[in-house]
Amino acid sequence: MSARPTAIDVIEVRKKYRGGVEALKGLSLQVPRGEIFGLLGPNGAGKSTLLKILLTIIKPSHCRGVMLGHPIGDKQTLAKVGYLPEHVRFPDYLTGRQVIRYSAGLSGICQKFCKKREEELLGFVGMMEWADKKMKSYSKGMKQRIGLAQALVNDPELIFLDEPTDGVDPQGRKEMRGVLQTLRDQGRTVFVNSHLLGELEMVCDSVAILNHGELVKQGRLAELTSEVASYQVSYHGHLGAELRARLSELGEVHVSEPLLEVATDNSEIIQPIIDLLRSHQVVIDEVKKSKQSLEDLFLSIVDGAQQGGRK
Ligand SMILES: Nc1ncnc2c1ncn2[C@@H]1O[C@H](COP(=O)(O)OP(=O)(O)OP(=O)(O)O)[C@@H](O)[C@H]1O
Repeated sequence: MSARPTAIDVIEVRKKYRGGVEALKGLSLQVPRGEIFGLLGPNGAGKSTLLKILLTIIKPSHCRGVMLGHPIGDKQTLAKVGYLPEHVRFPDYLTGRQVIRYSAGLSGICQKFCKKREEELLGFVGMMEWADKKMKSYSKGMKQRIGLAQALVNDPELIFLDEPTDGVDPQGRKEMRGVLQTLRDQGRTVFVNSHLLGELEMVCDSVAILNHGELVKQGRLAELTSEVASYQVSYHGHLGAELRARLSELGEVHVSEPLLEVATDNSEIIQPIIDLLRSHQVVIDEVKKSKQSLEDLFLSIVDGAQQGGRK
């Protein structure tokens, strides 16, 4: 990962709030350029705190590193950054077009250029037909699309999206994924903060998992989820009580006929299990490796940390 050019390279970021809560405890992470990056973590892990530090909304207690080649905290960098906050609400009486225009004004885009940009963005997020209708008539998905359009108004290199598909229906989520992929294809870096793991799994190139203000895992999504979580053995035949007892001595075996699941990533453990089944005239139909999903990975990390904390 270090060989890839980075959009964000955060080193040892710490944040202690006034009440004494240590929201980030010396976290370091890298976001590759030109990719879709997902930040995950349970409630209170420190995701929003990190986002707010990168967007210069709050000050860190300690932080080194760069964002788009400039020191973190440098306000000038924000000219190349877009942001769609979580639960963003634009005034109901504005039209989608007016929201984009308002945002363009805040970004200092001149009126002549603004008109062209407005049209481009409305087309890009598929809201051209609805552009002159008021926000109050929009579905949640449409509001998010306008939210995304206003985040792109300054033609950003790096876009932060906080829970972009929360509350959006499946069709809207699919459309949003398509838009994010196009942004990546245009060479932009997309930083998504979300708790919808299935969504992130479909769209992210790399992810980082935070827990209690610390980075617990970071890497290419394909590599993190390529680890084998279990082996699934389809069979036909009868597994009596004695055979089941012997199987459980050989590994963590769960039987739900006609499938037997062995919780291991070690193929050596499977061999004696198959031998034992065959010696009892059980016919093996198929042995399949099952990879862990992003959700499996997330839960194993977060549950593991909680159990560790309880010891
Ligand atoms: N302004 C604040 N003052 C004091 N403590 C805060 C403040 N903001 C956040 N915290 C605390 O810092 C910790 C991290 O919060 P943060 O909002 O960054 O987590 P998060 O991962 O974004 O959670 P969520 O998914 O629920 O939004 C939590 O314990 C939270 O209570």
